[in-house]
Formats: sequence, structure tokens, C-alpha cells
Amino acid sequence: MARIGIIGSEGRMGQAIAALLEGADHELAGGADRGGDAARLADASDVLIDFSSPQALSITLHAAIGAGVPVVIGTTGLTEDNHRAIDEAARAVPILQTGNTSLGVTLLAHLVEEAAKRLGPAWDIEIVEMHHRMKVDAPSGTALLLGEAAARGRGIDLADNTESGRDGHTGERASGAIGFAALRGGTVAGEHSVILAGEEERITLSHHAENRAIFARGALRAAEWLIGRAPGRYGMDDVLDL
Ligand SMILES: NC(=O)C1=CN([C@@H]2O[C@H](COP(=O)(O)OP(=O)(O)OC[C@H]3O[C@@H](n4cnc5c(N)ncnc54)[C@H](OP(=O)(O)O)[C@@H]3O)[C@@H](O)[C@H]2O)C=CC1
Ligand SMILES: O=C(O)C1=N[C@H](C(=O)O)C[C@H](O)C1
Repeated sequence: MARIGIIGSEGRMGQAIAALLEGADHELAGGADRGGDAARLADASDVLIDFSSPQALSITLHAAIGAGVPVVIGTTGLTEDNHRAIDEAARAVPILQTGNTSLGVTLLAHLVEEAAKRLGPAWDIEIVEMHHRMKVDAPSGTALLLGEAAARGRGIDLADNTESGRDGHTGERASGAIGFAALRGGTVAGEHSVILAGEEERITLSHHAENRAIFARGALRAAEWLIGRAPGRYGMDDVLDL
């Protein structure tokens, strides 16, 4: 039995995790939202789960370090500075950060890496995602995670090879680029497709989230796994042993 503290508890993901905890062997330690007391929540928790906003990150990390508790960070839209702060905090407490906690996307990243590696740079890679109208960041954390997987497979740096938000007279596609397109509308929980386009043929690797329960289950599994680990930065691959 673990005491789980949720940062962003009033949000869509916070609510999905709280609903899952009702039927689980764990206890909801409480929640903190904008203006809430994350330090107090951390003191009352065995592990924190943060699905909120990048603006909450420093308070979450500070609270986790102060209480000596691990933290799962599912929040997306993180900047390079945010990632550096996570690396620094992971010297003190165990931290798992991922743009997608689902089993399916974690496996998909492996498939994308393998496909990108085997097919090579002659195949153009485009990543298309669609989410609900309330989503505030683009490309999604998952799209970026899949882009990183493709770049790893290619042996290139994603930041130096990204084409995103094309509009107007863009010129030809840059050779070796990894493209991103983001669609927003309705209540879509999360759709991601990685298109590998070659000469006269195309492969599409896709994941469809039917609801947020898949993310909540993954986050809870990650939280369970993180308790008692050594300080360090972990990912869903470590949890799922894929
Ligand atoms: N890794 C994954 O698998 C997944 C990641 N996500 C990501 O999780 C995040 C949350 O998504 P979702 O639940 O849909 O978003 P919501 O907007 O529904 O919820 C966010 C919650 O965080 C709170 N919040 C915002 N800013 C702060 C802050 N500075 N301090 C404390 N709390 C804050 C909000 O409060 P208020 O309303 O007052 O602003 C709200 O309660 C997003 O970044 C999303 O992309 C989502 C699904 C899966
Ligand atoms: O905001 C969301 O809803 C989601 N965000 C994550 C992302 O940015 O990839 C994960 C999932 O797709 C839902």
C-alpha cells in the first residue's frame, strides 16, 4: 500500500488517476493544484505523480527533494531548462519522466527506432498527432518522444533535423528531416502516427488512445516501480522491461 500524491489533481489526468486509485491497493494522499502546498503533499506521500503544467515543475521537484520522495512526471511541453532541472533533481531522488505512460506507445517507440534504422535516410519520416481541443502544447510530448526514437534509429540529433508547423512557401522538404504536424479538435484522447514514406510505398505505425485510463494505469505502475529505487532518471522502458 503506497500513499500517492497528485500534482494537477483537479485536471483530466489527475481525475483519471484518482478514479483508478479507488479500486487499487493504494491510498490517495491528496492533491495539489495551482496555489496548493506541494511540499506538504510530498511529506504525506510515498510518491508524487505530476500531470500539471511546466510552470509547476520547479515546485514539484523542490517538494520531492525536500521530502525525499520519488516523482513521476507526465507533464508535457517541457523546455530544455526543465529537462536540465529534472536531471539535477534526479541526483537526489528517483524521477521518471515520459511524454506517454502507456504500454502501447512505449513499445511503438521501439518499433519506430527499428524501422528508422533499417530503412535509412532515403525514407522520409513524418509524425502526425491529434488531440482534444483543450490541449495547450504542440507537438505533443508523445510525438517528440517518437521523433527522438526515429532520430536515435537514424543516428541523428532531433533538434537539428526537425521540420514543424509548415505554412506558406516552405521550399522542399529538407533531406533527412523528421516532420511534425499537430491537429486539435473535439475530445480525442491521443492519436499518433509515424509515417515512413519511401519511393512508391509508405509504412504507417500508429497508436490510438481510446481513453485516459491507459495513461493513468501506466503512471500508477511507474509510481509503484519507483518507490525504493536509487536516485536517478528513469523511463517507461525501465518499468515495462520492453
Ligand atoms: N505522459 C502522459 O502519458 C500524459 C501526459 N499528459 C500531460 O499531462 C498534463 C496535464 O494534462 P491534463 O490533465 O489533460 O490537463 P488539465 O489542464 O486538465 O490539468 C492540469 C492540472 O494541473 C493544474 N496546474 C496547472 N498549472 C499548475 C501549477 N503551476 N501548479 C500546480 N498545478 C497546476 C491545473 O490547475 P488549473 O486548472 O488551476 O490551471 C489542472 O488542475 C499535460 O501536460 C498533458 O500533456 C496528459 C496525458 C497523458
Ligand atoms: O494532453 C494530452 O491529453 C496528452 N498528452 C500527452 C502528450 O502530449 O503526448 C500524452 C497523450 O497523448 C495525451
